[in-house]
Amino acid sequence: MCWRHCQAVHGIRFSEHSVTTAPLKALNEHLRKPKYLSGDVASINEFIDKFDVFLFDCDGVLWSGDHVFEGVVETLDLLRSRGKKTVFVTNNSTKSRPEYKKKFEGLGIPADEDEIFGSAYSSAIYVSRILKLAPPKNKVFVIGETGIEKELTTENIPFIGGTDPSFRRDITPEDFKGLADGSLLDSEVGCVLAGLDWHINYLKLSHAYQYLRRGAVFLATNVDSTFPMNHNFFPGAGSISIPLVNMTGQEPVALGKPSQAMMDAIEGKFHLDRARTCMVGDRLNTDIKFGIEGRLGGTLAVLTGVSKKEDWEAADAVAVPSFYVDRLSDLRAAAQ
Ligand SMILES: O=C(O)[C@H](O)[C@H](O)COP(=O)(O)O
Ligand SMILES: [Mg+2]
Repeated sequence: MCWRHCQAVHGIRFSEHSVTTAPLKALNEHLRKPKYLSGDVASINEFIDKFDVFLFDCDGVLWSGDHVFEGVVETLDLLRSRGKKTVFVTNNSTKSRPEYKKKFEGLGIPADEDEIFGSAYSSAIYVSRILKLAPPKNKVFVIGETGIEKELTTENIPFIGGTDPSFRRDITPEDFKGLADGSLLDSEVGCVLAGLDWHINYLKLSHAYQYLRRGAVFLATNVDSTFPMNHNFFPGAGSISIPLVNMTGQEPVALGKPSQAMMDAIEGKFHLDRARTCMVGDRLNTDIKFGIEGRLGGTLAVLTGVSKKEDWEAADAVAVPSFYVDRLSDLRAAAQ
């Protein structure tokens, strides 16, 4: 099965041949001076009119943990009332789409499950439709939470590890022995998929490492170094999987933003016109880079999360947004 089949049959397009070849620096060049929109009603209206689809990052844009930023719901209402399509594109793999739907509901943010596209989902469809693990090595060893497990189950992909409580303990001499001679390993594991894991420990890393040493494919839902939560920062998914990179010298294939495989899948699912699409995010090396490399019509940075203005003003900025606001709800000024 190839990605053309995925596009034709499932409306989902995956491609190794990511869209952009032009070096990001060249793509950034003409964007050195992002347009500041906060308080500028005319520019905000012009900005909104420029796009039909808004891809919204979640952590750091809509909320910080379970705290919804002021005015987010009204801003989404405003955009939807102007016929704009909203899609929620998160690298946070701890929840599946139905679990995210519940979170949105719980926080009073109207959203359809169909509008949610997370890195756990992106990873599961990559494993099932591109990687296509064949028996006897068709199992995934998961480092992560229920989000990954549920999306793998949706794609009928068997897995071990993850939230299995038998991994939530200290390693023992028997573990060292069983992992070293392989007697404790599951011979059907053909892939290690790592995401944000609140219960990471030495035992889990040791299992994952032994599978990678035996040739398992190394995937990551995302490699964000930090996780914005409660207006502070904590270890991100990338900081969970980095010990495996350190031990193997191998970088995982990351399937969340800025991966263009994810962009292609989103384009295929929502049939969006890239030139009329804007990526809204708080992080330069995931959200903004994702939008720029995806050759979207624009990118909007919000200053309520990870990246600061100084980050894109730096000469070696990884990505420069085309627009920015202090907070997402500044777009509401358009309604005045
Ligand atoms: O560590 C992580 O996984 C990320 O910090 C987090 O998930 C980012 O989520 P996003 O901002 O893409 O919604
Ligand atoms: Mg974010």
